[in-house]
Amino acid sequence: MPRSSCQGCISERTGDAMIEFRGVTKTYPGSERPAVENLSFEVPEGEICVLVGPSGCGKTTTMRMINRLIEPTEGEILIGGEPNTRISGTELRRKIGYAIQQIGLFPHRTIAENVGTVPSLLEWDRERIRRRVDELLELVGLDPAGFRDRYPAELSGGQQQRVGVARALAADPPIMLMDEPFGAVDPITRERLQDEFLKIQQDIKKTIVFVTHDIDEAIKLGDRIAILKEGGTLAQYDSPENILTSPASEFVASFVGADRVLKRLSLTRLEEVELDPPRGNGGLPRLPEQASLKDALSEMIGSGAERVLVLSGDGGVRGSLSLDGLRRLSGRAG
Ligand SMILES: Nc1ncnc2c1ncn2[C@@H]1O[C@H](COP(=O)(O)OP(=O)(O)OP(=O)(O)O)[C@@H](O)[C@H]1O
Repeated sequence: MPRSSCQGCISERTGDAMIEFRGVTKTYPGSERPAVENLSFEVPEGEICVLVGPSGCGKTTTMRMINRLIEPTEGEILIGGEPNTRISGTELRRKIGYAIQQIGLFPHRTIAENVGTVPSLLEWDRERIRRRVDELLELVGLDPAGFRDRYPAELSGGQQQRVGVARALAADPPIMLMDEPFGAVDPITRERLQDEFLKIQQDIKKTIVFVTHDIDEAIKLGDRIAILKEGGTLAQYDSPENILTSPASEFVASFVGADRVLKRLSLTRLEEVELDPPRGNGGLPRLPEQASLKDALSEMIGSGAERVLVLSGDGGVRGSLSLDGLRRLSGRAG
């Protein structure tokens, strides 16, 4: 494909792998050991790939090579089937949304100006930018009328994170890179931001590479998880289910943690399992079918009941699940 037409190829492509690492190694100048070594993996279009691993294992380096903030020493990265070196780093970064933990909002610009940064660089007209900014603020749960003219310092940490995500989405890039975007907020806000993020992703279906230290966050958000180990090599690249049920090595098993049966339970919803017929009396705890097996276990432990009733969307009782049934399911999961 000629160089000039590659700009469009990023957004027009509807193939399988949106991002592909081919034998990528990065050795920083003056370092003896590579920060990232011989990485090869593919991120399919529309999926969330989470990079996770201990501190210093090369997560940020890996992510920043995608938008050429860092250049590999060896190997190549394809985007939409084309090497990412086909267009300039600046051009590439305009097409790839980037949200980081430090948020990086411009302190002396309003929220609207911050969110509109890339559209105004792309010289969209003012009305189009205004509409887009309002749409994005709504998308991330901030009332445009209340927030567009405020300054970053007037927002809470969680609100600033949302603005960071809105800004990364502004030019509707097909790819988003997110480096611990929810890292700097308290656990409750973090969980809410994760839930909102998953809901937004259902609509926008971006190809997302997401960096985190937190394996629970990786399991919750990832369609696929790349577990890196020290020296920047790939320990496992797989679905959360497979990482929990079949860790490829001792390193992965210990990184995922001894409580991986519980984590597996949190991935399975009651509506996905075979239930017993409704049993017992009306005093049993009731859970909606969207609740997870882990929720059911917590409910049993909290109430002392060995069975819960599962409600369907219309509030009727769909069936029941016993502690023994749950044990059998978790045995299968473990
Ligand atoms: N600009 C740089 N020059 C030299 N070495 C670097 C540079 N940036 C990172 N490194 C080294 O490369 C390795 C990987 O760093 P990187 O930031 O990619 O890891 P990380 O997994 O994102 O870490 P953390 O989870 O602590 O943020 C580390 O050993 C780090 O010290």
